[in-house]
Amino acid sequence: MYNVVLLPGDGIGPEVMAQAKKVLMAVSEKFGIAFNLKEALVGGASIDEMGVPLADETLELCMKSDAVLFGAVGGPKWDHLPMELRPERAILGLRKELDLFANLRPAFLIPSLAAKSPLKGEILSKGVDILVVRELTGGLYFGEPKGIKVRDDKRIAYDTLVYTEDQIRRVAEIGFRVAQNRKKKLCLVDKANVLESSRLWREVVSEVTKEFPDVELSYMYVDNCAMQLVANPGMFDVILTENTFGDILSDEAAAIIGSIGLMPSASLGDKKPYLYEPVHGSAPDIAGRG
Ligand SMILES: NC(=O)C1=CN([C@@H]2O[C@H](COP(=O)(O)OP(=O)(O)OC[C@H]3O[C@@H](n4cnc5c(N)ncnc54)[C@H](O)[C@@H]3O)[C@@H](O)[C@H]2O)C=CC1
Ligand SMILES: CC(C)CC(=O)C(=O)O
Ligand SMILES: [Mg+2]
Repeated sequence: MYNVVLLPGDGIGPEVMAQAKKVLMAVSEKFGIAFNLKEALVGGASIDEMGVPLADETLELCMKSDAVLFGAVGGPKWDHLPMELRPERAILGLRKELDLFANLRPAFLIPSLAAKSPLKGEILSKGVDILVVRELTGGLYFGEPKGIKVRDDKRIAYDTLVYTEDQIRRVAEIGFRVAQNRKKKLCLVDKANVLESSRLWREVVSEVTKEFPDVELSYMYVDNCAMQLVANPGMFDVILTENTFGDILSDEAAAIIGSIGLMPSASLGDKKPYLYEPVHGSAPDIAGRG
């Protein structure tokens, strides 16, 4: 018996969760795996009921579970709230508290859905089978200090992009390990021509690569990667990258395969529970339409 916590959240979160639940039940029946499902509020739904995006008891329930299935959080109703109280803090908090540092986002073009891709057939002819391995608990989304303050009567805003070598090494090892089970090609995507943090990524990844001699390592700047993804998506196998770049590039990869609704993700750490979530958000523009 596996304990699974379902966190539907906001917008289309509950709608995609209802379908995911049917899939879980089908898996349960077909493979004889028993799931004990518990549902809890998260994000805006939790703010409305309990005043916070991620209640302590919800986090505790997740920590005691075998896996967490997450829908999506956020929406215009809560956009006016200060950063620490916004619905998005729930997913950031879960990733941090559960130490889910590696987010695996597969973009696979299902041949029968190729017409849904905005790209021409000739660009898709080599197929699209990309795995974005996104670092998930470091970088700009978590770095301190961050804030907005007034200096000389003018507002200034700042975020901090910080990575330790250990943070880079642990996600890089996962990237290489998954590449070993695929086409054995790993591309580190960064901005090492400008950012110090990217220079450290290159240094650490070029150390880690020595433990995985069967995987071919290449480097690409993120601006070029954004272009190559639409010009030649078939060139990529595993893309390893930091948090913000991975967030952006995986939405782009989702468009290539026809819909962001087709792209799942697994958020992994050193120990369970892991968390499984779509790549998309709460899609307020289409919520309530099934
Ligand atoms: N993990 C999470 O909970 C995330 C939450 N968000 C939040 O979601 C809210 C909306 O953000 P957006 O930037 O609009 O991103 P979004 O990912 O919710 O939507 C972007 C576009 O993709 C479409 N889309 C999303 N899911 C779809 C699906 N399953 N099938 C077909 N089309 C789909 C939407 O209709 C929209 O046009 C914001 O409050 C944002 O902060 C955004 C990203 C991740
Ligand atoms: C809502 C954000 C915290 C993150 C995001 O866009 C994502 O993880 O894809
Ligand atoms: Mg995103």
